[in-house]
Amino acid sequence: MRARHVFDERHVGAPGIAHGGAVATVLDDLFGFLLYLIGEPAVTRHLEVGYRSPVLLGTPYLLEAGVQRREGRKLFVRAQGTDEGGAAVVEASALFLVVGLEHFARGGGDAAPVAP
Ligand SMILES: CCCCCCCC(=O)SCCNC(=O)CCNC(=O)[C@H](O)C(C)(C)COP(=O)(O)OP(=O)(O)OC[C@H]1O[C@@H](n2cnc3c(N)ncnc32)[C@H](O)[C@@H]1OP(=O)(O)O
Repeated sequence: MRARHVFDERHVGAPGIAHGGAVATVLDDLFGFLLYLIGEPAVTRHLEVGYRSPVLLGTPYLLEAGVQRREGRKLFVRAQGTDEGGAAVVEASALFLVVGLEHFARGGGDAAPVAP
């Protein structure tokens, strides 16, 4: 899956640079959307982010994510963010666990995820 993302002042860490937590949030959400697209309700069990270069505000980045492998209910996913010159600035890997819809009911909301 591919997405284009631009961080802005809401995500600032050091001046002009995105906060690492904001970058991790976007990558985690990218994985969530990937698994939504392939129709697997799954949640993050483990997330690792490698910050290679500062992620700049107001700069478009290409984000690419895919499923690396599956072991039963465990989905191992990977993602990379590159700048317009093709240089990798951030990478992430994560373990998602497929869960039943009852998992989401624990939050007390009524917005259970819907398969695409
Ligand atoms: C569909 C829309 C969803 C969008 C989601 C977007 C992303 C999110 O924000 S999700 C929110 C954040 N995540 C959460 O809230 C999840 C909280 N955690 C949980 O609810 C539970 O830990 C849950 C359901 C994931 C798993 O619980 P549980 O079933 O007890 O499994 P648990 O024992 O913790 O581990 C599962 C397996 O992962 C393995 N594992 C854990 N960490 C690692 C790791 N780093 N590397 C490899 N394997 C690992 C364990 O060894 C275990 O393996 P096995 O089943 O073979 O013994």
